[in-house]
Amino acid sequence: MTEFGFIEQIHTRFASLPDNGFEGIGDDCAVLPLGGGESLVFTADLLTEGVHFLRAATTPRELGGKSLAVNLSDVAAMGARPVATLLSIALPADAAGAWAAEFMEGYRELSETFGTTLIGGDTTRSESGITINVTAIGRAPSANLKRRSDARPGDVIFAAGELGASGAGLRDILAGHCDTPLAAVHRNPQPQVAEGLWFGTRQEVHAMMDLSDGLASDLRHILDRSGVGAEVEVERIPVAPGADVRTAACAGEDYKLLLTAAPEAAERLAAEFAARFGSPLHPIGRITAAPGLVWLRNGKPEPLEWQGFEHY
Ligand SMILES: Nc1ncnc2c1ncn2[C@@H]1O[C@H](COP(=O)(O)OP(=O)(O)OP(=O)(O)O)[C@@H](O)[C@H]1O
Ligand SMILES: Cc1ncc(C[n+]2csc(CCOP(=O)(O)O)c2C)c(N)n1
Ligand SMILES: [Mg+2]
Repeated sequence: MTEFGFIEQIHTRFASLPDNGFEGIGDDCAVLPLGGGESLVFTADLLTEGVHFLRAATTPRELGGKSLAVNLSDVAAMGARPVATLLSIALPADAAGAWAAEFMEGYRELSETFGTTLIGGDTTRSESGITINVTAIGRAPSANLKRRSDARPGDVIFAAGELGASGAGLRDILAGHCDTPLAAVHRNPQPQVAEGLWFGTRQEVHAMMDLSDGLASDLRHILDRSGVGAEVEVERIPVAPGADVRTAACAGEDYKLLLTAAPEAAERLAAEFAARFGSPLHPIGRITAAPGLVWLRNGKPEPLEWQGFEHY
């Protein structure tokens, strides 16, 4: 079974149960309208030793920051402001002392940076490696929420930053070079919280998500949920220095925002983004009515078998 096949099975299994007012499985966050035009959003992300990180290749402080960052990125992807988190952590006995204290310092530092508070969680001993689960809660005016399901044919597709640095950094780490600048990028993702909030206020932004598994699979989630297709110009994918285009499209963990916007407003959106954030918004293609993801090189379709990260 594939990761996404399993999620689909879970979704189907619970479809007949009452939703209790929640918009559930399928987006970066679940949504609970509060009334008064406000909503809460909820997301959970797990990091487990050997799959998400190597203990010898990260400081506990960095891992504390990354555990929080990947969750804040999912809140940002909804156009919401992260407000609080819960942290559940399973630690082997040899990581329960100084390692855990440093981990918490990294988690606290990033919480302070983004104005979130830690409101609970759980702590247990582990017999096999470190596992960390974070639940993040965000808040937004309901009208600002951006979903994966709102892309429309003709929309311009944007990436809100360069891609591939994290994947290139992981390559360094797996080769035993943990002290390169790219390896540091991999261990210290910066969630686009201010950017996500700003996109939330822009009516011309239709669909949004964060890039965790890689453009090649993440964009497909927008396409599937919106019932549309896309053409992506390979030459326009913003490749971070030190990475290559395939890494940029497939390796994942860049935690940059991916969004679609109305074509008539796209140029102005990009100009205002650049003026506000001091970095470009990269147009990489467009949404089509015909289903499927088509990679274009020199304007011609190219049959690339590119895939993002999948757990199974
Ligand atoms: N075990 C699970 N039970 C219920 N829902 C799940 C489970 N695993 C994933 N989901 C839901 O499935 C959807 C897709 O999950 P996915 O993990 O791909 O999203 P994501 O959190 O944006 O990505 P990433 O984990 O790479 O950050 C989300 O709405 C998520 O909440
Ligand atoms: C040791 C080691 N091996 C591989 C990877 C790569 N990796 C793990 S999970 C993931 C996608 C996002 O995670 P998720 O979908 O679980 O949120 C990626 C790209 C890594 N970081 N460390
Ligand atoms: Mg996400």
